[in-house]
Amino acid sequence: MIQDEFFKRIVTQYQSNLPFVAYRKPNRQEVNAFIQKTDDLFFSEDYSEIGFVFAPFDDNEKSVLIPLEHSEILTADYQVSDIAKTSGVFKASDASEKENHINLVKKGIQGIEHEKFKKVVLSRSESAHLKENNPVVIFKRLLNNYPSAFVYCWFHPKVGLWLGATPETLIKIEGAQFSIMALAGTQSYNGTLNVKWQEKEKQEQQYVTDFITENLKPAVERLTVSDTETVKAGNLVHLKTMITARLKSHVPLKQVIDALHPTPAVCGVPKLAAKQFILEHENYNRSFYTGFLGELNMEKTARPRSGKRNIENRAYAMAKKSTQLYVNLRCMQIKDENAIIYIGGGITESSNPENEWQETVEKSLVMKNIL
Ligand SMILES: C=C(O[C@@H]1C=C(C(=O)O)C=C[C@H]1O)C(=O)O
Repeated sequence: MIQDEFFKRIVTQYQSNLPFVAYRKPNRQEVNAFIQKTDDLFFSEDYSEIGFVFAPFDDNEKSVLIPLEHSEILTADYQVSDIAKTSGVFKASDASEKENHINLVKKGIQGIEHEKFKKVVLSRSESAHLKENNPVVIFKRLLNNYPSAFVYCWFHPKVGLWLGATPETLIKIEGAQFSIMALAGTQSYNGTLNVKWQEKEKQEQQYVTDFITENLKPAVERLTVSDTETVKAGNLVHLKTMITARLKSHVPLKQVIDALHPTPAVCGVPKLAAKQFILEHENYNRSFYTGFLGELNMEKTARPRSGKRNIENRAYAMAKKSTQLYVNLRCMQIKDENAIIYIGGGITESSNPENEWQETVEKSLVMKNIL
């Protein structure tokens, strides 16, 4: 399909008030979309379904599904286009927003001092008036500006409209082989990846890696952990470690997702105490921010390796299921004429509240810069 037709179909779907998701995977040229045929609201029961899943932060709430069987799939090659930036009008964050966030961070640090948890990720939201409410234009700006992110625009008339450009993979599974990213620690990008990390950042990222490896152990074999490296995400850099393994046979995907989500990259350690603190103290509903989204159990058409003409091998290769889920960060919800931007950061015992505030200001620019 050509690009113009792809976007025309998205616009028609949105104007008809019908559900869709349009997205582009990191470093790919191809844009994809699920166009749901009715406005039914479907949920995933146990992550065994096939489709596109959109899950909230709170794992006690339901995950929305755009099922493959009720959708048309669109694909096009995306060429970067010239889209003027001008729509968003942001007021400078007022003193009370800053004070509230600093007080929240202080409470988090006290929680750590009282040994309720070792790390907690605390967040806030900020709202901006949009001069022009056109999700497809905003989506294109995200595509143009963040080629290495998972970029998406998700809409359901009974749920809402969300857009984002996330640097973080939750889990990628192909057949039995899977990989997970442990991402945390933040600095602004100053033209080089050769940066020095403080102990605080190394520690908060190590918590994520340790949590993932510990929690996965019962479900996997041949687990390997990569070296930790610095990666760029928009105007920021983070610390990243990749964990790869093979899923033991008969382990359902739900068991893996329940063990991981929400990870300490977006919640904390221990998970339950940190989550309870977040739900009690953040004072707003994260909704789908720090949840996850992506393709669920899609069939991957893998070509059999050359030289292998054996039919059985070919059938096996064709049947490979692929799941690619991303953490919903650097995102916003569009409601009426406003964009609500969601931002947060990891708090440890050595956090400085003023710096944590500044980190959320810098993270908010990933969305603000394209509005
Ligand atoms: C919570 C966010 O980001 C997460 C927290 C990070 C940190 O604390 O340094 C870094 C990357 C993400 O895992 C966010 O962007 O809102």
